[in-house]
Amino acid sequence: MTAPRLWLIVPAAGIGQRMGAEQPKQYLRIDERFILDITLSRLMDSAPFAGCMVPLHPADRWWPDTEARSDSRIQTCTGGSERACSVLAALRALAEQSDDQDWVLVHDAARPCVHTADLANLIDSVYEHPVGGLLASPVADTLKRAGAGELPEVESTLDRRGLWRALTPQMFRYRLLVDALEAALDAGVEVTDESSAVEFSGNMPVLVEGRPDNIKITVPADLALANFILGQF
Ligand SMILES: Nc1ccn([C@@H]2O[C@H](COP(=O)(O)OP(=O)(O)OP(=O)(O)O)[C@@H](O)[C@H]2O)c(=O)n1
Ligand SMILES: C[C@](O)(CO)[C@H](O)COP(=O)(O)O
Repeated sequence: MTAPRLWLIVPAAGIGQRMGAEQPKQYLRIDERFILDITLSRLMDSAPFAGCMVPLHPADRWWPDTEARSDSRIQTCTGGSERACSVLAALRALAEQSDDQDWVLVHDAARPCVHTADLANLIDSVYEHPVGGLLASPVADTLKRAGAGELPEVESTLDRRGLWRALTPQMFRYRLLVDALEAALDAGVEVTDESSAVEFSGNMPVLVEGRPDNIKITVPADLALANFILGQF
């Protein structure tokens, strides 16, 4: 029996509404490189991936100008209206190339600061696990729940013990992830990460502690922070 292969999916079909830039945030530049290229190059050089699938927005016009387009290990497909739909589209695009027991790592294009050591630790920690897992960071701030009023006023303070922030990559076996995403989306469940779909299917993914500077570039202030973090590598 052949060893399970590793596949990478980097969802890049978002429009970056919260960033409010003229182009989708994965196509903003840091040190003159597309954020998408930074993310892909960091990951593809960090583990023996069998290949990578990048779901793109149907109206994406920047991909032809990326470095990644000339990497034969990287394929593209059309993403969907939500992140989970884009990930499922990428999984389906890999159907003929992958086996049910292959591992799939899903990593946001908008997270270029991921450390290769964290990626290696996730793979090592999860590889023999029956479900899979994700990089995550224990919550370090006190968390408040806002009330329903016009002003965001404090309704309650959450007990942060046992609370983690989900990061990416998130790593699951091909068939388990496809079935979990299809079931969750069919049930109308809000799926904001792969783990929530796997949890909906009744499984408990492993939390693997990752660096909190593996930030997701979401709003304008994140750009300067990502620039600084990448400068530390
Ligand atoms: N329909 C979508 C939505 C998001 N993503 C990708 O999922 C990652 C994380 O999503 P998010 O940070 O929410 O990106 P956007 O959806 O672009 O941001 P916004 O919600 O501000 O529009 C990003 O790399 C984004 O490109 C995707 O592939 N397909
Ligand atoms: C997948 C994720 O990055 C884990 O924290 C997050 O759920 C993505 O959320 P977004 O609203 O699609 O950015």
